[in-house]
Amino acid sequence: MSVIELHDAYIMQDVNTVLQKVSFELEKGEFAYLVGRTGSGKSSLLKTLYADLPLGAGVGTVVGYPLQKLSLGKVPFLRRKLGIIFQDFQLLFDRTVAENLTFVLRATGWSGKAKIQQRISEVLMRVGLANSAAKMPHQLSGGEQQRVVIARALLNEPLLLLADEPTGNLDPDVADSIMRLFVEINNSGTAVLMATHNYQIIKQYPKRVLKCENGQLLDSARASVVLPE
Ligand SMILES: Nc1ncnc2c1ncn2[C@@H]1O[C@H](COP(=O)(O)OP(=O)(O)OP(=O)(O)O)[C@@H](O)[C@H]1O
Repeated sequence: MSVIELHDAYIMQDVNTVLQKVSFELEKGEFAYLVGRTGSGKSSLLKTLYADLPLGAGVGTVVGYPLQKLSLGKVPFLRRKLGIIFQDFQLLFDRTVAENLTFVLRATGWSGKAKIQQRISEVLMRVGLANSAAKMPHQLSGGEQQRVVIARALLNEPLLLLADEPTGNLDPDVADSIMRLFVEINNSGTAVLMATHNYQIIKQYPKRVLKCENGQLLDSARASVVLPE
């Protein structure tokens, strides 16, 4: 089963085509990096996949939802099946870690205090922050905050994680531990598509690479993709 299926898709910013004729599939449980120079279209592609940008042309399905005929009302249902880790989806700094997570659970239909607390303990344990529920985000390091963002993305057991530069702004050691967390999550069956400029990480954890270049998407599963040193 594929969690992403694009066929001759056009990725648009307003009337401008950013990527044309994009065709690829990501299977359940697969991991792929998304690379390319600044402005090459990585974020635009990810935004199209979580229905923040409309599909220009072609066909696309994400976790079973057809993008080309997705009504606005269906968007929250698509997003509930996704974990989104984006630099502009930040934590709420005036609430504790647990309150940040509760906020998302309630917004996605959860009720019952005990159930909510249980789920929060589970995801925090998963990202190695079992003792941080009562902390405020500013009491955590950058790497720990990123772990909370990942915990938040895992709340609804997504089939697919979409991550935009999750190791940006982090020290190499911290970036490495975040990457190991992604690998662990991926090994337990969640597909991951991760946009990154961090070629060190790609070298260390080699996986399929999709590259935005000259308005097209190259795929290491079909042809060799050259990465800068
Ligand atoms: N909100 C927007 N409105 C109009 N054009 C945009 C918008 N965001 C991005 N673009 C344009 O779309 C193209 C692709 O940008 P995009 O952000 O997808 O690239 P990127 O590969 O993610 O870059 P970066 O690595 O810097 O994040 C660029 O030409 C950019 O100028």
